[in-house]
Amino acid sequence: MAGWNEAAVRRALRLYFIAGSVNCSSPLDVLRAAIEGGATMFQYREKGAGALEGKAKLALGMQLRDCCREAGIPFIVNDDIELAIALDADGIHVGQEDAPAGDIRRLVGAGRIVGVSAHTVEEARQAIADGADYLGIGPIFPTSSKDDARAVQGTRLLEELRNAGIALPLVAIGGLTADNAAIAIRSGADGVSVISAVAAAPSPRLAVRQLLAAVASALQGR
Ligand SMILES: C=C1C=NC(C(F)(F)F)=NC1=N
Repeated sequence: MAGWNEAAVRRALRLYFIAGSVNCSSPLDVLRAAIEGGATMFQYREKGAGALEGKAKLALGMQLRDCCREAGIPFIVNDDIELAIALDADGIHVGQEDAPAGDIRRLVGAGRIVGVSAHTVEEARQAIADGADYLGIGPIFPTSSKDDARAVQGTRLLEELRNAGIALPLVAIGGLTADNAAIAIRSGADGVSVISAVAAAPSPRLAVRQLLAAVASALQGR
């Protein structure tokens, strides 16, 4: 994928599905259904009890990457920089406990997407200075997908960042559903990232469609 400009990243963040083998028995089937529903970006996050490692992690990553490539949506790897490079991923997402975004940028080069989780204005400013292409802001609402999530912060940080004039693409994360997505968009998020709202849905395709409709209508109203 050629270099990702800011507008392309902003657009891709509308419905950012995140999953790994811990979140669903068949990540590939759920990813296919999410893409049918209109998912605009995917993050392979292989973390938590029972997460795959080594060759199995790489093999699943290759399948998920090929699925994203066929659909033309960005394929992002969470945390694991070696895996991101081995898979020729479109980008990588790192948290505050991972390597600084500046080091990541030097490793992956200018043409790939670097996403960073930020929980405060200081963390956001540092990530931007380090060359982040987007920030993951949350948890906005209580989340069931991450056992070591930070304190629920509502839309406070989203509003603070936008009021401070930060224009970088921002994606909301944490407990987002079709019913509350508009709140995050109205507060300045360019999209929502979800794990269980899609991975645990009876119909992931329908869940994505409903989420995307909520995001799209809230974006129009902004
Ligand atoms: C912990 C995380 C926080 N935010 C995001 C994203 F939505 F991609 F920004 N991904 C993560 N894995």
